[in-house]
Amino acid sequence: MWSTRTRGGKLWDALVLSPAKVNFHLEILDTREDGYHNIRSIFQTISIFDRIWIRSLTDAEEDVVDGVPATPEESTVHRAVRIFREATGWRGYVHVKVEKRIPSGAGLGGASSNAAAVLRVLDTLTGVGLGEERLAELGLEVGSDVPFFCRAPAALVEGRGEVIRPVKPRDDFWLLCVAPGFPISTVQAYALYDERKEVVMHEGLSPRRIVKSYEMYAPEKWGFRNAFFDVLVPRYPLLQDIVQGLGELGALYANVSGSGSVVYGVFPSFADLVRADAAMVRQGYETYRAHPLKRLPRVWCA
Ligand SMILES: C[C@](O)(CO)[C@H](O)COP(=O)(O)OP(=O)(O)OC[C@H]1O[C@@H](n2ccc(N)nc2=O)[C@H](O)[C@@H]1O
Ligand SMILES: Nc1ncnc2c1ncn2[C@@H]1O[C@H](COP(=O)(O)OP(=O)(O)OP(=O)(O)O)[C@@H](O)[C@H]1O
Repeated sequence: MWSTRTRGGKLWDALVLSPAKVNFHLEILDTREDGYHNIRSIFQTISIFDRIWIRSLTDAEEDVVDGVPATPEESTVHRAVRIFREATGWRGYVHVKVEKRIPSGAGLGGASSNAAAVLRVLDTLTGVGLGEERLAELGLEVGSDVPFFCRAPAALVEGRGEVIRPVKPRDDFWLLCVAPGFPISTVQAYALYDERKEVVMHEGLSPRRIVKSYEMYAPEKWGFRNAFFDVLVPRYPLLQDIVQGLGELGALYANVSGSGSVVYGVFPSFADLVRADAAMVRQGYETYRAHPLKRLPRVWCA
């Protein structure tokens, strides 16, 4: 029997869904002294999920993690558990099993979402109770997108990724995410941006305008852009083709998510989504249907 109650100091077994995100609008403002970039972007969680089981271990001296496509040093799951232990003095070890559905190198934030999900489970189930703001601070040590996933289903995100202003999630459209068949590394995308930014710089939108557009306007009136798009297209022209294809299939708005490589289209109804999906699949693309989330998934424990 699964419930959402905490287990205090006892042994526990938990399940949490770890959602993907898309970026609606993404400006890169400048390069920071620490080498990262300041960004301004609307992040929205969506209904593509990795599934994560976490079980507390007795008499263990290390964590066991299955299903993460990365080494223990790179894995955001290992790092999140380690950082939680260091920050709280909690002494337990865990067995984590990740069932991946979110594609990698896609700009959908899968690795970051996994870290936030693990932090949320540990905070709830160990009874430590740091709360979402402190968890977001810890999450930033794992990656720039982690604080968002600790805090809100949708937000205006600024700074390196740590300045989170929750916004009203939308629930009046559907999303078709199209994988072009190759991953793009975030490091490489920011490096490409730095090489070519003079050529492709656009005027930005004020935070107020971005939030108002997202919360209140129809997608075809958003006027949003993604700063990565113009620097990625010369190297990956297929991204432009997919955006154009989604537009021809009735998308109200289409763009790359984050630093790519997934391109999404926003559709007004489920019927439009299904039609567009069938057309993209006929062209040989891998696709994912999704809708925006109104709340972060809850932590279930047994
Ligand atoms: C492209 C976005 O996904 C937008 O949502 C994020 O900005 C990337 O966030 P992320 O994948 O969590 O990135 P991190 O794992 O923190 O950093 C990977 C690399 O991306 C670059 N990076 C990342 C975030 C940021 N605000 N500025 C950067 O320059 C840095 O080179 C960094 O070494
Ligand atoms: N928990 C994890 N899940 C998936 N990949 C992970 C994980 N931890 C570390 N990685 C490594 O990090 C890389 C990037 O992760 P992922 O593909 O989820 O991010 P992304 O698609 O670039 O998203 P974004 O740029 O929006 O954060 C992966 O290719 C993989 O090598």
